[in-house]
Amino acid sequence: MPISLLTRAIQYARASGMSITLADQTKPCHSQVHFAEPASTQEDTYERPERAGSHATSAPIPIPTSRHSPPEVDVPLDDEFLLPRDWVPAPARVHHHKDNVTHYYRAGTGGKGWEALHAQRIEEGERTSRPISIWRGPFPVVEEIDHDRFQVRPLKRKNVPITPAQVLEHWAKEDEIALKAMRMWDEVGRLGIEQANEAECEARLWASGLFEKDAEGMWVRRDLQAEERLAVEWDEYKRLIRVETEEFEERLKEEGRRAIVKALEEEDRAREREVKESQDDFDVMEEMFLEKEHRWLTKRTRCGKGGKRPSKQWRVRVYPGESKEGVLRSIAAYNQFNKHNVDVSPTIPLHASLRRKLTDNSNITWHPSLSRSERNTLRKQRGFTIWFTGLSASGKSTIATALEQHLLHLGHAAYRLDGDNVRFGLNKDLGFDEKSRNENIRRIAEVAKLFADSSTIAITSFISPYKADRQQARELHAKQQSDDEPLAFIEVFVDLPLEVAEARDPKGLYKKAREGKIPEFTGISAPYEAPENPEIKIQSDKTSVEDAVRQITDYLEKQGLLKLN
Ligand SMILES: Nc1ncnc2c1ncn2[C@@H]1O[C@H](COP(=O)(O)OS(=O)(=O)O)[C@@H](OP(=O)(O)O)[C@H]1O
Ligand SMILES: Nc1ncnc2c1ncn2[C@@H]1O[C@H](COP(=O)(O)OP(=O)(O)O)[C@@H](O)[C@H]1O
Repeated sequence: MPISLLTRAIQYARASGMSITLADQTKPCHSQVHFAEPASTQEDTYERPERAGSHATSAPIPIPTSRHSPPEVDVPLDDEFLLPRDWVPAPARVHHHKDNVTHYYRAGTGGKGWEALHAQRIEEGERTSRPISIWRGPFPVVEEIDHDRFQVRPLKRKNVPITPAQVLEHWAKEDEIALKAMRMWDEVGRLGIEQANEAECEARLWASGLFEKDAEGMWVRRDLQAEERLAVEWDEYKRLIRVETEEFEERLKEEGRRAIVKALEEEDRAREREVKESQDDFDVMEEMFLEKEHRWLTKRTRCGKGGKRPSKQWRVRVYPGESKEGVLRSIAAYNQFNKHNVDVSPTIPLHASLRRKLTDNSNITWHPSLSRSERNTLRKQRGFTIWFTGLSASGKSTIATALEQHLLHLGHAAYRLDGDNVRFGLNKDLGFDEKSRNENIRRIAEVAKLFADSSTIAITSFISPYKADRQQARELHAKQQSDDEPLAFIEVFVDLPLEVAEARDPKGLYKKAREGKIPEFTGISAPYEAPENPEIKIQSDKTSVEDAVRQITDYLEKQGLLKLN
């Protein structure tokens, strides 16, 4: 610290009646100055814990009432002075490079997580390396904050003289940034954890200023008694629905069916026109149910065609205390920002049973369920599964892709399941340990069976290294329900010596596995149990892709699988 400043600080402190302890450390930049209020003005004090490596005094230190508390001495505004650490905790500043917004969010919301991590980082830093600088005032390091990215980098200490006016100005500015950063952290953190649309909805509720979170983290309208208001409103909605239904039945008696159908159709057409004009115009609140901590309010518009089903439904999260208007307003804002996020799946309409009674003149007849052979006949093809197995790089995907194309060209519905559409989607939660692979294959077998059951040729190309898993898949296909014929399951073993697969190594995975970079790699550090009696065996080092496809289609034809009986 420049001596001139130190002198000024000491002069200033003495003039203000403070006692001063100066702790010299090995490096000049570690000098620390601790200010203590005169005993008479001290109200709230605590024993400062000794920091490792610090020669600092353990004399009581005044606790500021808030982080903004100005020094309780009369300082002329243009006077230079140095800020004791306790007045400037500057929590936004210790942002460890490992921390990210999700960590902050997990540790608590509303800036709490961020404060907690901050405290932890200071504690860790002081324990493991050196005392955190007491001269970490905000002012000298303002350039260290990346305002746009809300990133606060570790501080570089720089001792500069500052005036109280500058400090106050800076605090105000910093507060704004910190608040913005906190909001961003919360929002982005939540985005990473919950569904984006929920985060957006919450963010908007929050930004509207009309809502706040209660002690349990629920959104409540500021001016409403949450549960009470909701219950009253809900009773009112229910009453309205009841009245409407009664009125409807009354009309039914009086006017007769045909007249009402006509009226309803007219009403629907009008509604449709209306809805087209304003997507946010809701008709009746239909149902509400409790789901964990929040409620889903389902609304629908009577915008279906011809008095049949309504075509749209809106489902929104409703928090206790929101009035109908509040909900509608949020939805309007929500729609405006994020139209595609609105759930538009159809549900049972309000007068579903009545409407059905009135409109059941269609010629659709329901059958409890189609049998497999009926489905095959209607789709003009038999469904079954072709199950490829083999080492990585043995050629499963290459041959399966060619086979799928060939079958499609021949006019058969075929669909390939492979890592691209399964391991990145349905099974993205699974790894490569034995249990995960078992589960991977179990799920794939179930999906393949569904495809086959829909009269499609399901083609799977997975290593499927365990015999038991493949056997389970086979049995699943053989399982019969009612009179359905079992689904054919054709196991295709793409056989290739490990050395050849390793030499091919199209993705460089074998090399990595040998270097120990990929654990439990099939053939290297995890087993591959070759099938003993596969329906088809292809030696892919001796068979071209075309011949492999031919070999498989010949088999299918011979078995009569490509045509119906
Ligand atoms: N440890 C380990 N062992 C084997 N394979 C690994 C591993 N880690 C990643 N990969 C890549 O994942 C592909 C194999 O996934 P599968 O779903 O077919 O595996 S399994 O059937 O569950 O065993 C496999 O793709 P293919 O080469 O197409 O078979 C590899 O690219
Ligand atoms: N006869 C063959 N059959 C299949 N693939 C072959 C053949 N000859 C060479 N290859 C090559 O071997 C590699 C096999 O990779 P891939 O089909 O992804 O295998 P897998 O899906 O079993 O991991 C590809 O690069 C492919 O071009």
